[in-house]
Amino acid sequence: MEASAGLVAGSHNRNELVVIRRDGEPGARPLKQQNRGACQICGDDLGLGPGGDPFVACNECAFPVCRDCYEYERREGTQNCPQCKTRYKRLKGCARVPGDEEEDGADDLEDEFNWRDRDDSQYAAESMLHAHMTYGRGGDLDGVHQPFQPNPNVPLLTNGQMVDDIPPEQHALVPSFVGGGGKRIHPLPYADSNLPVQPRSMDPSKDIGSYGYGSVAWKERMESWKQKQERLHQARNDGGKDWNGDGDDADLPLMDEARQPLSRKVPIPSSLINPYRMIIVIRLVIVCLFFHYRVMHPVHDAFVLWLISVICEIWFAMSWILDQFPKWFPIERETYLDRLTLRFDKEGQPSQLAPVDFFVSTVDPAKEPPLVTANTILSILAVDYPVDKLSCYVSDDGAAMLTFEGLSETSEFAKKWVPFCKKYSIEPRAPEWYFQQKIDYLKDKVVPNFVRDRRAMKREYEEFKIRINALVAKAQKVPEEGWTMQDGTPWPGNNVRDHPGMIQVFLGQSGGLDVEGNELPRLVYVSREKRPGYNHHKKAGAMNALVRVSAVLTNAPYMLNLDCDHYVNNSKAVKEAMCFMMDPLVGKKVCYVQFPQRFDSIDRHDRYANKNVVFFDINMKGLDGIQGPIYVGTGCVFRRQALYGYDAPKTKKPPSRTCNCWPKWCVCCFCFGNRKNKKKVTKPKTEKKKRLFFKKEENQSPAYALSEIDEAAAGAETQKAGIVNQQKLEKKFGQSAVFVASTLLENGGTLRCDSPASLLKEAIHVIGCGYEDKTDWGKEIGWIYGSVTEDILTGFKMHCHGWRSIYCIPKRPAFKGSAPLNLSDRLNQVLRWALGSIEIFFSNHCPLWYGYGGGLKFLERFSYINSIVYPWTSIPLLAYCTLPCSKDFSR
Ligand SMILES: O=c1ccn([C@@H]2O[C@H](COP(=O)(O)OP(=O)(O)O[C@H]3O[C@H](CO)[C@@H](O)[C@H](O)[C@H]3O)[C@@H](O)[C@H]2O)c(=O)[nH]1
Ligand SMILES: [Mn+2]
Ligand SMILES: [Zn+2]
Ligand SMILES: [Zn+2]
Repeated sequence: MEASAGLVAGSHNRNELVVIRRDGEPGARPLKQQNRGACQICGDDLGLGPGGDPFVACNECAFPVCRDCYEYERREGTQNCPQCKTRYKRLKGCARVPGDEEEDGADDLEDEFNWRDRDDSQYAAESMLHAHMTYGRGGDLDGVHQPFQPNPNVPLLTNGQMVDDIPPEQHALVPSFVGGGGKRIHPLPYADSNLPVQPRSMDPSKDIGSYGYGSVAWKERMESWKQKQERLHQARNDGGKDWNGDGDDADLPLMDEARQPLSRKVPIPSSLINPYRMIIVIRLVIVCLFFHYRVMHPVHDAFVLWLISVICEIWFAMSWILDQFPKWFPIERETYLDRLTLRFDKEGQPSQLAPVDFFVSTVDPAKEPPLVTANTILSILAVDYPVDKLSCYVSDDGAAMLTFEGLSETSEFAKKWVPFCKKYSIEPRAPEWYFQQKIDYLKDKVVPNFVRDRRAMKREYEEFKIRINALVAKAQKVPEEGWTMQDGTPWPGNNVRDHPGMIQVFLGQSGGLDVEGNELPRLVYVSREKRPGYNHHKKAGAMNALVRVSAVLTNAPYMLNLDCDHYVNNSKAVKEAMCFMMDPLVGKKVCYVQFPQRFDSIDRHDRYANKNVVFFDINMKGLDGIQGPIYVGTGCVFRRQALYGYDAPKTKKPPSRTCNCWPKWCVCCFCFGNRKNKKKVTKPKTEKKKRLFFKKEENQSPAYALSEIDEAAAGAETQKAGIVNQQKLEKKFGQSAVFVASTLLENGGTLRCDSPASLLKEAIHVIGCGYEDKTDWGKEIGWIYGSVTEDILTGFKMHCHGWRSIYCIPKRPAFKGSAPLNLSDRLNQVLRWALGSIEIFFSNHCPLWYGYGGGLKFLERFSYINSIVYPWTSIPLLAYCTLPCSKDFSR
């Protein structure tokens, strides 16, 4: 059989594989010498088969694959021939894989060991790795034959050294060194710049060109853009026309591609949406007719029952209306990443993209497996964005040493993982999910060495998993005296409810480079202080702590918030968001860009309705046509200034019809004619009302506030005004001069006069329990407290301040998460959400009553009301369903 099989030579074009039979079929092209015997997957030599003939993996098409690749494919890959997709059969002398039939002869075993060029011990180690490929919590180490050896170069946390001037009760696990001598954890990475304020985007000293430009697609786009420019130039010269912009319309867009909008609204065709609108109207009419009938025909024999049923029906009708009307103007959006690149991220120039701080929240490593969190963090560190503009803050509300050590391991593994991701532009960049994909070698094998590197990386990842699983296994049993770090000091977080704040910076500028010598994003571990008697406000409290720490350390103007079980599935997600945030026209009023929540491993029928298709693909698009989607707690990019409780900047509208009438939109007044005269008329009363409600004067963003000071108080007065202003701000933001100063930098950046040690001290200060006392945190600023569904409240507050949000649905889902996959978890979640809504209903932030006269649009309010009152529907529903049939009573 083998002897008759053909040989295949791959031409240089990988789509053009020429099959040549050994029997010299006419028309067969002669083999190119250099290709003879080259494996089409890894490029290695094919080697010889058992009979001394070249090795043949596929008996059907004889696609040239070397023995290593073939075995790997059978063991861990698709198990099919990459070309003809026939399932590989077990060949003489090759290792067995599970699923092999037993029909082969007994001589196979013997062959196998003659054949292996790897030795047995290597094979044993390999199978040990495979024993640990399970995803999730560890503890499955029983099967390991070899005792687990921690990597000597990857020491576990061990030794939080204190910063000199921080009192021992405020542990800052700052620069630590490992007992083994390897430098591991590094002090805060700050450049020694003397400039007082230096937005990071302006720092030219960094080699920013090293990342993100390697991709073939990008180069091609750049190339085609250059060509277009050249053609344009040519056309201009040839035509000799005056190019003032109103010349040739067809070529005009090419000229300033970079100045075009970064995104576009794609209206849903009216032919598609109008039928739905029609149905809404028809139903509305029917509902009205129905109520007319119901009210006109009371059942006197059972009046109470009739009344109850009518009340229930009215409730259902109301909630239907609340649900339908915000769907009236759905829109979709399109982004132009290439224009973003042309405008802000040109090759050979320092990138102008804005810095972004990532926030990840974790609580309990027992419920949120450290491997899942590690995957999330790896996907963040590998995001396609200039590294010096990224930082990742991880909040650990459980103060778990396991989380800390997991993070330490993750930062070490990231040094290998991140360069691999960027080199080959793989997706997704969460290794667990990446390696679950089977690759198609004919399609994906773009770069030489890719296959080999991928395989090596897979092995590295499996070793990383073993290390994480070992940590998890070790953490199962808490020692009596609590956890101890390697230097013998007790872990500060041993008492979860009473421990000091902890911060540790990994990676970053001075935190060690990746294996290719490039910088990595900063990774910061934060566990805020916990004391009995202080309400920690769950996730909202954790996020606010991160807002402050990040303001002190990096102060990026944008932040991206993810739950620990939501990884970045599309490495360009941040850039997608920047297409809105950094747009000079659209961006200024955008408080956040929300991405839809998507989930992995949901069964085909979506048994527990995790996907929420109607919500994420219909309601949210509808809201985007009004004032923007609701914030759903994860997968959202925020503008920092919007979280500080400021009003949205006012757009200067062209002077419109103003009159003294009230309300302002009064149509019957006759001020059309003398519009010009009325222009200078004082502001209408509504304006005054708004001011009363929102205290507008105090709510302007710092840029306005500062300019006001400048104008009001020149010279010596400035200082006084400054002090007063500072006091006001400290009352609002809390007693941290560094933090307050950071809020005034609208475009981010930090005041670099402070040393890293003093900055860390400040960072520890702002995550203290008492910091938020008597401030606006959680009331007006940051994530809003008062509900377990803090996300609804937080978004609602921003919309009330007149901001708009954006719904962004990239083709490749931006983030993916894990949803509760069993009934009890899911019911628990739904119950928690319902209770959260009830909490908001009874709070002073209830959308039924709150925020009139502010910036909240009418239909947007409808939607918020709907999301708050829906749990009440259960009561009329229960009543309606248990009402006896009217037939029995009307007699
Ligand atoms: O004290 C706490 C409690 C929770 N979390 C974090 O909050 C996130 C969400 O908690 P989870 O228990 O997973 O709630 P879910 O119902 O799955 O989350 C959805 O609903 C929440 C409330 O509406 C939103 O905050 C989430 O973003 C959204 O994914 C997780 O990352 C947790 O680590 C904390 O940081 N501290
Ligand atoms: Mn969750
Ligand atoms: Zn090969
Ligand atoms: Zn084949």
